[in-house]
Amino acid sequence: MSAPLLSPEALEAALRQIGIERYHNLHPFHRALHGGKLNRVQVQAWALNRYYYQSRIPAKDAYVVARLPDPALRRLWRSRIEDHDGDIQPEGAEQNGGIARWLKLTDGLGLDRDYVVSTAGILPGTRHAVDAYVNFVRDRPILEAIASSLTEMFSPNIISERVSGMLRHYDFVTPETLAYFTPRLTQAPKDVAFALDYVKEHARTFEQQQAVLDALRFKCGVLWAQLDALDYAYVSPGHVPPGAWRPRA
Ligand SMILES: O=C(O)c1cc(C(=O)O)c2c(n1)C(=O)C(=O)c1cc(C(=O)O)[nH]c1-2
Repeated sequence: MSAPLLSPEALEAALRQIGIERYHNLHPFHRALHGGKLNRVQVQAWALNRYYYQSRIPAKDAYVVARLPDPALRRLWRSRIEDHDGDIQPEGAEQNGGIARWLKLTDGLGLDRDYVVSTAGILPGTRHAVDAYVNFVRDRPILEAIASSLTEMFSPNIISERVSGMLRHYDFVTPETLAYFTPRLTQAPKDVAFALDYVKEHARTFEQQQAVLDALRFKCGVLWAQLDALDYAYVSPGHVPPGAWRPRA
């Protein structure tokens, strides 16, 4: 027997429940990061690997834009690319997007910028998880591609917790190096407002609703897998894969 069609409100509640059960705020690596339990090397490893996620988000969003059927929808989604890639700046002026702000974090942690941008030292688990997200958005129906962004419903809470926890616990972290996160507190709700409305309006059949819920579960897995990889390599048991970043002795 198949379950009944959900009302838009019940669909939203089911999506939120997935966040309660599966979002990466629950992962032990994040708990340790925010609770001051990591050393500087482990925080560096997190920032280095997460750069890959940051750097691929605009490509992921470009696939969404390419697949949206009308200019009004594309205009709305396009702002996400600008949030991360920044605007065109006059010669010599500082870049202003999320990727540039993430590089301030890796600079502040003492990582070499060219090395970070090369992504040569990231973990295979990071690369596979992030690439799986980009490919999912490229290949799956647009409804599922949009639904997979809805982890952002849960990110303002974790970002507030992360920023206050890291500033409290780590003397090598400053408000300037964590500046990446401040605009996310307003950008994420803006992004979610549109994506959630879209999903509630377009998931009209039982199968579509289940696909939307599965897309969000998939994305929670993408985030979770990145932290599993970090935990295994840099916390316990500490097996750094061949070719991945190791701190200088
Ligand atoms: O710091 C975080 O925990 C966190 C989580 C997420 C998320 O839930 O996917 C995003 C971000 N940050 C973020 O900064 C960001 O730009 C972003 C874009 C997206 C997306 O799927 O389009 N998620 C996230």
